[in-house]
Amino acid sequence: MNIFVINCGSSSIKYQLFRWPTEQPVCSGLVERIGADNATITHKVFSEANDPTTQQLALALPDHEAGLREVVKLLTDPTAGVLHDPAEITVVGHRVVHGGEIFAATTFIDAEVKTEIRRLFALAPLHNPANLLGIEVAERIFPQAQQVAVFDTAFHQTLPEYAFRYALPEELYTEQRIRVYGFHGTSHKYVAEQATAYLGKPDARLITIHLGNGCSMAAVRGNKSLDTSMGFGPLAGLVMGTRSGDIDPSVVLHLLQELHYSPAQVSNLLNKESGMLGLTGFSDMRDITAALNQGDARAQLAYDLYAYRIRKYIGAYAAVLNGLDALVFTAGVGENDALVRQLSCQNLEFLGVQLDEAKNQTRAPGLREINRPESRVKVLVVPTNEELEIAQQCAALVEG
Ligand SMILES: Nc1ncnc2c1ncn2[C@@H]1O[C@H](COP(=O)(O)OP(=O)(O)O)[C@@H](O)[C@H]1O
Ligand SMILES: CC(=O)OP(=O)(O)O
Ligand SMILES: [Mg+2]
Repeated sequence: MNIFVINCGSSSIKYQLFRWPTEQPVCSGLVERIGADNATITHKVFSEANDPTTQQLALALPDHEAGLREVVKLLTDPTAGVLHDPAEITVVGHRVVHGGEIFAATTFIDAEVKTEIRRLFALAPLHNPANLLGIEVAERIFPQAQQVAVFDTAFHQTLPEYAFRYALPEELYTEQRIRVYGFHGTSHKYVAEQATAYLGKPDARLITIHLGNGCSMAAVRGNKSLDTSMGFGPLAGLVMGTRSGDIDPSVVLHLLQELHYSPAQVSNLLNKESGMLGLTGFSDMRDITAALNQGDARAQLAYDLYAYRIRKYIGAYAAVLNGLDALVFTAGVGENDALVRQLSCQNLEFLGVQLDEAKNQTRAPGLREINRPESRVKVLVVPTNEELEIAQQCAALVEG
């Protein structure tokens, strides 16, 4: 069986093809700047014997359908391709960010499921519209395949009610479903399971820290999510690339009532112009590191603010978990940025967290431990693999 996993963003498509049941990754790639005339496709083919080969294409891609059709050409190329026919793809697994309260598990996609995903657009405006678009394009390109949705929210459906409810009038929950949902669940689940297995402690108390463009943390015990920093939508909690994270709601009221922002302008401000971009002018952590290295004071403040927010949540979640076995850093920033990890672990000795500065600076593939030997709490870097986790969930569903 071939499982093709798609993570469709507003202007990008990440994809990976797996052979099943070996779980062998066959190829992966990234389509960027869809809609612009300088789009790129970076396509990587894996082989058991050799290093992966990478191909880069620069072309104009008017829309997601054009992008995915180019990817299919690469997959089925007579010489460098990995398939003879797109019909060899039997399952397409889609990352869908918001599943609301309806989807607590991986689901076959039908018209009703698509209607629900559309109903949730307003709650995840950066994500769900692109996710649905990816589904509709994939249905046209792979009409014979089973389309499956894996929801970011699903892993957090184990939150206790006192953690997922807001202190608002009850009918806003019972009638409008306003509550904490939580996101990046596929990643939190994957790295928590890796860390729990590594620790050899089935009931391990973990704080998983996913730092990508979007950032979130989860308090996890025995591979169950007990709390998480994102909320109703993927805007709450940590400071992110372009999103503010936690903010007093009275700021929103002030923007609307006193500064006469429209709701759309507030949404744009908090989702696309805030976070690290708002603080420094850059959303990509590598650009902020470069600015920091040139002595930029704004970059220094942004790093301090970003890490301070993480430390506050570590304190909160250690209390939620009544103790702590490991901190788990993951995703683009969490896996690569030693300074973020160092600042995030500062002044946590009272919790038993002792980072090893030298180990923190080293780079190595796979799960690694970066705490001092005497540290009561392990500090782990665990590379996430949302695509593999999605493929595993698709296989489990298809195989019943
Ligand atoms: N070597 C690195 N050092 C610091 N940050 C990095 C490095 N590589 C990637 N990143 C950061 O990771 C972030 C993207 O993470 P990723 O998990 O790919 O996010 P997403 O899946 O949300 O697109 C970017 O802010 C990028 O700067
Ligand atoms: C939910 C979310 O924030 O996802 P991403 O990090 O991919 O933007
Ligand atoms: Mg991501």
